[in-house]
Amino acid sequence: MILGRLSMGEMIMFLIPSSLLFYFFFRMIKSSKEKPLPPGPYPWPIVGNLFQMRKKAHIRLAEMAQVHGPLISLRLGQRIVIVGSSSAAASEILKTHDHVLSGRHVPVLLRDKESTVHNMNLAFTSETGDGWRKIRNLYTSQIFSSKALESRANMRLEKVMEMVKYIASKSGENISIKDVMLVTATNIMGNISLSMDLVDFEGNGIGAKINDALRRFSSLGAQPQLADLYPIFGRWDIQSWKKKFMQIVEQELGTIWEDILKRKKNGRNISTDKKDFTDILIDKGCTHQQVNALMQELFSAGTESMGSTTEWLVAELLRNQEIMKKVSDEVRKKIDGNVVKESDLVHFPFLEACLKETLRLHPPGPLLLPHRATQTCEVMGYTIPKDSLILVNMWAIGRDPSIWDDPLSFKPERFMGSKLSYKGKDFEYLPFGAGRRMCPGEALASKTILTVVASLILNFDWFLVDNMNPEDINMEEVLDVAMHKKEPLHVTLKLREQLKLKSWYLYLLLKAGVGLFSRYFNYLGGVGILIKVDYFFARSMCICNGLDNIAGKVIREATILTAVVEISLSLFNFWAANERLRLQLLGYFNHGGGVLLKFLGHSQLGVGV
Ligand code: HEM
Repeated sequence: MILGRLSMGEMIMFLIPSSLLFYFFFRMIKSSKEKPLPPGPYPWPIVGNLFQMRKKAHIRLAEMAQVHGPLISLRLGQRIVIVGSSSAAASEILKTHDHVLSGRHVPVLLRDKESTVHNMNLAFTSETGDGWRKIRNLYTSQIFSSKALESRANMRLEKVMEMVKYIASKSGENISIKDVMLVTATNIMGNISLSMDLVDFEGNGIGAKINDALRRFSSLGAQPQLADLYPIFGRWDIQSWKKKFMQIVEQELGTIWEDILKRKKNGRNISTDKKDFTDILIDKGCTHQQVNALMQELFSAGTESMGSTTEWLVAELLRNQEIMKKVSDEVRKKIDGNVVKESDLVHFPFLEACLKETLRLHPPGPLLLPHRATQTCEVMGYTIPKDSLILVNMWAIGRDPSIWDDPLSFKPERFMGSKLSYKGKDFEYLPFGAGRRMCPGEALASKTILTVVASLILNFDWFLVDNMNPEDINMEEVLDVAMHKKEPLHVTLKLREQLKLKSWYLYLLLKAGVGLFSRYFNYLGGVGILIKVDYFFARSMCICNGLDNIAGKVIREATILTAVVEISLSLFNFWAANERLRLQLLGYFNHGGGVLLKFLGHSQLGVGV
């Protein structure tokens, strides 16, 4: 009634304040129900907590967690960042709420209208939807499943033995462990995806260019971008980094992949050769752009992580001589010869414990890769707003004194007999992450690193350069895209004397045996055995000098053949005790090398020791 008597102006004057009142009233009720953001340091206007951060973000965030608790929130510019720093927080993020927190924060550098990386590979696909699942399944079936890994075990062994051969040729000289490992990892990835080696140990080959471009690509990607902190600047490339970045992605790397693919296409018969990963991608109708994006991902995710983990592991073993001795005993007692196969790794539980301990102290991804909340959700009683950036501080969890006894010491024994694995099931130990976004390369990486380190232990004695004291190894770390050693580790690997001597002793022993045998029975059988011994000797020398396995194999086959010839000759000799027949037989059996053998047969030279 009263409203009916009011004029239009009076009605507006009444409605505006009352609707505002209602609005604030309902907001108050709603916000009293809504949980707060996780606690954290006070954010300053505009900049938020930017000035409280430093270069080693994992260390600074661990310090903040000490003050504010295991789940904290920060504001970096306009962006909300949530950090979990305990195993309980990791389990909430990567297991309980994995379905909404497994989005990816895609840095502006990678976002482009014409997608070249973003949403074309696994790591930088923003949501774990169908497109992401398809790529993940393709990766698993073609590269990372047990069957796919098994089918390429020989190729990996060949690459590891090429590394052993190269280091043997540099026996006694200084080498950088990481550089050597990067070559091996690059060629392993090259053979998986393109059926070819891409670089040699002297740094020649297209792989060197790829690694250089990836290094620049990663170091640009690791710089804080204004537009990531203030989305309002997203339209402009104020720092001109995006232009530089796209130049590396499209012009440098893009051209390299295109060239390799063209060369590969011209150089092989796809219908008969075994298909590699790029063949499968092309068969599946992937565009060249997508092939490029996946190649970039495989090489950048696979090479640096394996290189730096191997370097940390070697550095820890050199610093801890007692542990080194235990690992050496484990490996050297078990393996006869110079080759470690992946199937031998089950016999090296202590070496595996050393790798686990290395990844606990020096995880290449100390904060995993940044996740993104695809919806607002509630974690541990706090609100996580949509599009917040989510980090899990693996580095802090790996050093948490409530989980690990004496957490800063390198003690691989803690993993012996423990069920802790890096398979993403134990939230106190997650060097490869967990849940949907867990690293798919875990098995490939662990097998390769363990085979490499076991082979280096088996074939070489390790020394620090310039008689450096092991305690003086600089273990300082740097975090850009991955965490790596600040100072490269240079070591001197000397071919093991024992291996050299062992083959000499065996050679002499066998020759002595042959001498005796031939005196008592007949000289011709002795000649045959002598050849066998010489083959054995040649093979041992191959081993000692790190010559590839194939050379060893050929020599082994030849040895077996000679043994057959030699036994036949001996049998004939018992029967044909006359000199003329013997010489005739010599002619039959040793057609090619007949002259030499006749000479040996007549003169009886070389039969005794
Ligand atoms: C020691 C070696 C390695 C370590 C410690 C490692 C660790 C990690 C970590 C922590 C993540 C992020 C997980 C997350 O965001 O929750 C990741 C993701 C990934 N890694 Fe690895 N990685 C290693 C080797 C490899 C290798 C050899 C490959 C491939 C050849 C690979 C391919 C990937 C890919 C494609 C992703 C993205 C997965 C996704 O977003 O769905 N990694 N890795």
